[in-house]
Amino acid sequence: MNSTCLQKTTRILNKNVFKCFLNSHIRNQSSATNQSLILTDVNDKTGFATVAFNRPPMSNFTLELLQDFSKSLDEVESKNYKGMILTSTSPTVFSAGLDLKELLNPEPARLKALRTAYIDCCIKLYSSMYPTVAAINGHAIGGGCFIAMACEYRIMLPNSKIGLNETQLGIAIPEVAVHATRNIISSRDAEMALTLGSVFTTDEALKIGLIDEVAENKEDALAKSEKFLSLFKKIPKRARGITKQFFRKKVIDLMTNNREKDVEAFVSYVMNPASQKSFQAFLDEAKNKK
Ligand SMILES: CC/C=C\C/C=C\C/C=C\C/C=C/C(=O)SCCNC(=O)CCNC(=O)[C@H](O)C(C)(C)COP(=O)(O)OP(=O)(O)OC[C@H]1O[C@@H](n2cnc3c(N)ncnc32)[C@H](O)[C@@H]1OP(=O)(O)O
Repeated sequence: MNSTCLQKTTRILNKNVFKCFLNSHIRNQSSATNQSLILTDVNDKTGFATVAFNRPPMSNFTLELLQDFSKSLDEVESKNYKGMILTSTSPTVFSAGLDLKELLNPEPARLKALRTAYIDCCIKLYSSMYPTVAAINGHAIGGGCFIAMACEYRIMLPNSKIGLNETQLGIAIPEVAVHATRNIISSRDAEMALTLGSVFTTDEALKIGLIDEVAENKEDALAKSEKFLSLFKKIPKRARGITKQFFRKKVIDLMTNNREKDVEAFVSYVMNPASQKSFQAFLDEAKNKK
């Protein structure tokens, strides 16, 4: 086989592997985790990129995943793709947020790097010039919920849970998250949700406007996502992007200008003995459930 033919075959194989993951036919999870932590597939016809967290079963964020995600977001912007659908390859989870094992007895330098990488991703996503939609193919908790909130539109599967549960874990929500939440749901609902650390069912999230649509299954979520992105097909990219950024300016500025303060505050909440106890309690409880 000559090298061009080999490259083409490899591309087709990679594409098929990706489709297989997207359809959630993951039979061998250990082989799935050997793949890249982020999978990107581009539809040549529409120009839309589908970016998927590939860390089953919980799609929870490690430093390495966030660093790879940050690079993928750069790629979507620099390659001028027409829009991005964000999802995961896990069968029932969009993302369970930060990996609690990263937060338990952490090495401070790595914890700082984790938070910095997370903020980078949020800034890139929140301010992207291309349109974004989250195809929330299952639970979206904590940092996973906020990443979905940074997209412009949210489509979620039934019987799933979504919410910013940080206060339950002893982590104060940063001011920026208050404004970002108020950009989506009412101020009243936002205050209740963030102070309680509420986690909503799909139906409850739809009712308060935290998500925009419910899809029957993942395929339907991806189809609905394409439909949303297609709305902008004829709108000039620059005009659209700048207008979007005006609506999001306060949040973008807070994220950008408060980066160091935010990292310090986050490290101090995470290192707090009460928070450490709550991370351990969650992990123990999940183990004891079995
Ligand atoms: C400037 C900054 C900008 C914005 C900031 C704005 C907002 C704040 C944003 C970031 C801060 C982020 C903080 C976090 O993300 S903290 C983590 C939040 N996540 C959680 O509290 C855990 C969430 N998980 C769950 O609720 C459930 O697991 C879930 C509903 C996803 C699934 O439930 P299910 O019953 O199906 O599974 P479980 O039995 O609960 O779990 C199975 C298995 O998975 C492990 N697990 C689950 N989640 C995590 C996690 N996040 N990290 C590590 N491990 C996790 C669980 O322990 C079980 O493991 P095992 O017992 O070994 O099988």
